[in-house]
Amino acid sequence: MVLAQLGGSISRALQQMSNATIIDETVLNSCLNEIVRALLQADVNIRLVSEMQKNIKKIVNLDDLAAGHNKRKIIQQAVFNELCKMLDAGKPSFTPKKGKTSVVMFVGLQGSGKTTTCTKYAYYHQKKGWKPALVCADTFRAGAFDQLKQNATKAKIPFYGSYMESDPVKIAVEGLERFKKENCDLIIIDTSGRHKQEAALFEEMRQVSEATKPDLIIFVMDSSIGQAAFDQAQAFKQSVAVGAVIITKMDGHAKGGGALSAVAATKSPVIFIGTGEHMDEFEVFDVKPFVSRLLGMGDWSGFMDKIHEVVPMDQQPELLQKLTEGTFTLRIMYEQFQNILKMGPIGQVFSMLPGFSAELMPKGREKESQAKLKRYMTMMDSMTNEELDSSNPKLMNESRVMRIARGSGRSVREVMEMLEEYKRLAKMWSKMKGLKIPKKGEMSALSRNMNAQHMSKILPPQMLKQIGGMGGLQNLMKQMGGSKDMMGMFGGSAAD
Ligand SMILES: Nc1nc2c(ncn2[C@@H]2O[C@H](COP(=O)(O)OP(=O)(O)OP(=O)(O)O)[C@@H](O)[C@H]2O)c(=O)[nH]1
Repeated sequence: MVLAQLGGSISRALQQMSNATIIDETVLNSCLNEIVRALLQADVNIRLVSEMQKNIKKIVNLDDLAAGHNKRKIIQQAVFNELCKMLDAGKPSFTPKKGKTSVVMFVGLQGSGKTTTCTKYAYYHQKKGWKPALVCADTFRAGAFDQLKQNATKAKIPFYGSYMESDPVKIAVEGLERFKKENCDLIIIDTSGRHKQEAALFEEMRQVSEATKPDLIIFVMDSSIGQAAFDQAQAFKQSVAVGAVIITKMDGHAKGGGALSAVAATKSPVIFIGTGEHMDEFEVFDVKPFVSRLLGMGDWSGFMDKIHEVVPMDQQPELLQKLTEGTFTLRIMYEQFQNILKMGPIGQVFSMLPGFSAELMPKGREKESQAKLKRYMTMMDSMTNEELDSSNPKLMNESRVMRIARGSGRSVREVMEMLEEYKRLAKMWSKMKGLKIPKKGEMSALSRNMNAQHMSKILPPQMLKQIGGMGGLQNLMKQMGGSKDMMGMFGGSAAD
């Protein structure tokens, strides 16, 4: 996504400014102009950008900069705070409660991804133990019901709709009554879209909303909408009580900044973003970790949460213990690959590490990396238990390598390559020996235990170079380590 480049451009502007020997008004202005240009290029609303520029100038004190304080950090923090402010609606949206019936209505223009998002939203909650249900009140687009039905069937979510009935209000009310009787706790109503904002669309939305009295109305917006986003979002908000926003297609080439400006227009928070066409390409949106990732500052809690999310609870202590003991077997590597593949796009996971904006892991390369992991796993499928559980590299003699190559339909060279990768990872983990990996909710422990030495050993050399070598890494770690937790750093005093 183009939004990722925004972080890169801002970081470059900050770097240029920090390189200047004397920071005066001219240097500061030129840095801010660069940042403004980057934000406008990402399609962030013009009014918001100029407001942000004014605010940063008010906050950043030239005397502080001249006194030799960490200039980069002061301005970075001001930019961070302002971006967060822009994306923060000030109050959380209504949050449905499991076990208690909630009605959520989806609105948006045609093609925004509304129908797909309704199912993603239902599926997300279903995985967490909810009983969701989908109602198709889109009678405007032929095929809308079929699409919802298909998606819902795939995800095993109950649905309601009609090929014959043309009154969306009637369908919405019928669906609602039925699923209330069936004790569904999250009833999701998909409404019609139109190609553009039209009086008929808004009238229909109002009627469905009046008849079903939803607890929450979610406005779905395509991230490629650009500068028009602000006005579009405002028009929807004026017609119905929009309470939250979901931005779709954040995986594409869209600039994204425009859609993010919708928060200011609707005064409602973005709660999820869509990152692909598949059901699980859907992420909870949190302002601070998002901005942090955008600016390449990393998101430790997100990273660790991902680990806690994908590694089954009962396997976590055992796996983490094995990893930190330094006994890294091929079986552990296999399990790790499985976890990485479950984590979703590798770039997404990497972007949660400090210093890695999504820009560093281009989309094309992610697919390549995933295919490689799958290839390695096929080869490991042809290994015996003894081979998988051994940490003795000498065990893998020529005849064993040839047998594995034959069994997996791969070349000897490829098996050797996989074993090399294993050795590299085993070496890396042996250096991590003794690292205390925190339990869920103990992120600060990781910051304390993980030092730059540890980090530098697990990073691919090329990436370490991109962060600015050991020095750059130490700076990043210092920023993290000196604070109560990762996010505390941004809330604290700028001059510390
Ligand atoms: N890449 C990508 N594609 C998406 C995402 N969300 C939806 N889409 C695609 O966008 C297209 C339009 O999505 P729909 O769900 O049909 O759109 P809609 O807003 O419901 O359209 P109407 O029902 O006509 O109002 C489909 O091809 C979806 O697969 C996303 O997050 N990423």
